[in-house]
Parts: sequence; structure tokens; C-alpha cells
Amino acid sequence: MTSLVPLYILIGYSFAVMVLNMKGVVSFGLFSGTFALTQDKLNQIPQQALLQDACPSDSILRDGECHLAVTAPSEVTFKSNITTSLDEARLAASQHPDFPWTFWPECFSNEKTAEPYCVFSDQNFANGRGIFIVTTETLAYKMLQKPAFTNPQSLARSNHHSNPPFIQYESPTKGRGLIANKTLFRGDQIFASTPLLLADPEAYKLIESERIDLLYRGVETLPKASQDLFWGLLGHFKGDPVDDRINTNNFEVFIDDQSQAAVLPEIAMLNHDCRANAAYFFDQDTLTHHVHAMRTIQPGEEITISYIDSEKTRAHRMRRLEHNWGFKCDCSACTAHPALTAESDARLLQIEELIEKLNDWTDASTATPEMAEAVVSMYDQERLWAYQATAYKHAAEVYSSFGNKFMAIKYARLSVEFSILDKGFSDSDVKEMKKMAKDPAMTWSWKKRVDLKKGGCGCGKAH
Ligand SMILES: C[S@@+](CC[C@H](N)C(=O)[O-])C[C@H]1O[C@@H](n2cnc3c(N)ncnc32)[C@H](O)[C@@H]1O
Repeated sequence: MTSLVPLYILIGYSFAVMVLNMKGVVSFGLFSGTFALTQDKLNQIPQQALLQDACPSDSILRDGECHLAVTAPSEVTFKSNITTSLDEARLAASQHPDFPWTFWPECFSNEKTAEPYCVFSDQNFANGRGIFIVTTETLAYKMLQKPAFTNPQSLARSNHHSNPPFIQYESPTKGRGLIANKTLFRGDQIFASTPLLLADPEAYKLIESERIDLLYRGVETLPKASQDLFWGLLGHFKGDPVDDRINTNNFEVFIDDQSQAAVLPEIAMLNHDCRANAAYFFDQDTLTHHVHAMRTIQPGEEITISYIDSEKTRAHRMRRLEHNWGFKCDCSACTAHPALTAESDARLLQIEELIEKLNDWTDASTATPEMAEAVVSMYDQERLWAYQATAYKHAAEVYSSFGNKFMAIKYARLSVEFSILDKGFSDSDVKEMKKMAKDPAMTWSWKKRVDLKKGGCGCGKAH
């Protein structure tokens, strides 16, 4: 699973601005006359309070008003040390036949970097949405081999941001967020978007001003509509405006096993909930970040994702969210009565213990199908919809290990569906569970524990 994480966290960088003030830009004015829903439609939507401060999806809500386009905020006074003008960089690129980038890349290096870090920009990427990548030449040219660049058809399902299944609203405590404008069912697509930028956390090896130079140059090279989307993002660390927006909004993704910070402005409007109703993953072939509903989401309900590992106890979750994003989580799981919270924490710890037992494939294993059933039930009770794939996988494997073909198939089928939504179409868990759903007897776990029941060794039963 990818995760939303400040860039400085990706590199274990100890960031100076850790006392966070994340609510700077939010105010609570009424929506302007551009709001498109009629009163009739509003009346069909429960939780109307949320709709008070809503904007149509093609607008950005800023300071209580809907704006169609967002320009660089006035606090941006950055002066780059890069001396080549954009026009010169464009001309230099155009003079090289078959040069894959729109601008000649700017690069910096020092004694800590094995290769220079550069900004590579393609304005035509994803049908004119554009992208810039701050990384080494080696990694950038590897990315160029991906279908996202070599086969534009592979992006046919990406970046359809008109007529979305949500509208934007502004909450007094969370800032902007997205609420469903129609019923969404499990598996319904909410987003499939390509990043405006990918930034290699290793670029932190550059001196600060040079790393930031590359980021500013990158933003300048984006098409105007994408620049507006970038500047419309919230920044709450109050450091450099570009860095701040990246730190507040980036998702950690992996491309060829290398961690990258990806900024996806539309998806970055999703707020956090420890019991999120949507899940996300990144497909590195198409450089597309997908968000899907994990359960039925009613119209008027906020669509949420989890920024952190929400299988942890409340205190742990609250600490992470406050440390990384500067907010006190007030989701239902974090604000429940202490008696209920204690129960929830106890369940989460018990899930952890049981999973450890289910993962024990030695002859001393005490794992049983009932144990996995308890785990499945507790995930459900905890409302951990985005994580259920894990529970189903354990159940499928334990049933297979006791030779119970149809219970293994049942849970493998469930695991495939949930894993696709949470981990991606081609994740190894998906492949493994697809194999089991077809024929458990052909998987490594088949009858692995059968002989253990009789006190013998389960060795040698695998196919
Ligand atoms: C990726 S942005 C989400 C969109 C953001 N609300 C906006 O207005 O642009 C992350 C920021 O949203 C706010 N946020 C997200 N989830 C929240 C929550 N559950 N409670 C309070 N603030 C939240 C925090 O300020 C956080 O730093």
C-alpha cells in the first residue's frame, strides 16, 4: 500500500518546522453563486451541514470562496539561482532531435551524490496534463520506458476529472474535503490520476537551495492549468511555499523499488479517517494513482482515506497524525467513549497476536481456521475496510493448510477483490490469491498443517 507522507519523513530527515500550524488558509464563508447543485438535489443528500461550504469539482475553495483558477500565492518571493531562462531551456531541448523532455534539464550534484539530480519535464505527458520529475538521469530514463510514456493509450482511463462522484466542501476543522454526490459501491473508482510531480527523496543530499531551485523550475515548466492546481494545494508547515505544498500533500509511491514523493492535487483533497471508506494504490506502469470505494458510501458522506497505518492503537495513530500533519484526529474511532476505545485497542492488539500465530508455518504452529475467522470478524468489527484483504488472505491460507478447499476458495476470492483495491492489480498477493481461488491444491500452503493435527510433521505437503 502506498501512503501519504511528508517528503522529509521519507528520508528520515529531521525537519525543523515540526510545530505544525496546519489551518492557516481555511475560513468559513458561504459558497459563491457558482455552486451548481439545485436545492432539489441538495434535499436528496443527507448530512447537508457538510454541503454549506461546497464548491463544484472544477473549482478550488480558498478563503471561503470558489475560484476557478488558482495562481501562485503572494508569499512566493523565491529567486532561483538557475540562470538559464525557461525559453532558453525549451529552445535547447527542441534543438536536439528526439529529445524526450520539453525543457533542457537543470542539474545539481555534490560530493554526497553518486549522480547529479536534475529536473526532467514533459509538458505533453498524459494528454497535456504534464509532469516533472526530480531525480537522477538513470531513474528518469528508466521511467521513460514505462507504458505511461511509451504508450499513451495506457492512460485512457486516467485523469477523467470532469463529472466526478463528489463535490468539494470546507469543514471548520479539516479544511477542504470531498463528499460523495451519489451512492458509491465497493470497487467504484473515485480517482485514477497521474502525478504532476515526482520527487526523489534522495535529492535531499543536495544543498537545500539547489534542491528547492529544481522544484521551482519544475513547477514553472508545468502547463498553466497544472501550475494552478499545484498552487491551490494546502501548505501547513509554513516553510518554503513549494516544499510546504509537497510535504503536506505527497503520497509515497515506489517506482522500480525506489521511493518517490508523488503530488496528485485532486486526490490530495481527501482528508484522513482512521476508518477510511476508500483505499488507494499506485500503478507504476501507468504512473497512475487509483482511489476506490471500499464499502458503500452514501451521498453526502465524506470520502476519506487513511494517511497512516490505521491498524495501530488510538494513541499511536493520534501521535503519528499530530507529528506528521499537525492535526488532532477527531474521527469516530479516535473520539469514541474511552470504554469503547479500550475495546478497540484490545481488538487491534489481539488481531496482531493472532496474525503472528497464523504466520507461524513451523511444526510448532498453533494456527487454526477458527483463529482466522476471529481475525476476519475483528477486522469487520473494527471497520477496517481498507485492510480486510490481509484478514481474508490469512483465512484462505489457513483453510488451505488444513485441506479445506472451498473455504480456501471463498476467502481467496474475497482477498483478490480487496487486494486489488488496496494493493493494486498486479500485487503479488493478488497473484497468489488468484492462484488459490482457482485451485488451492496447487498452492504452497495446501495441506501444510494437516499432519500437525496428528502431532506429525507437515513438511513435504506443498506443491
Ligand atoms: C492532503 S491535505 C487534505 C486536504 C486539505 N483538507 C485541504 O484543505 O487542502 C492534508 C491536510 O488536511 C488536513 N486534514 C486532513 N485530514 C484531517 C482530519 N481528519 N482532521 C483534521 N485535519 C485534517 C490537515 O491540515 C492535513 O495537513
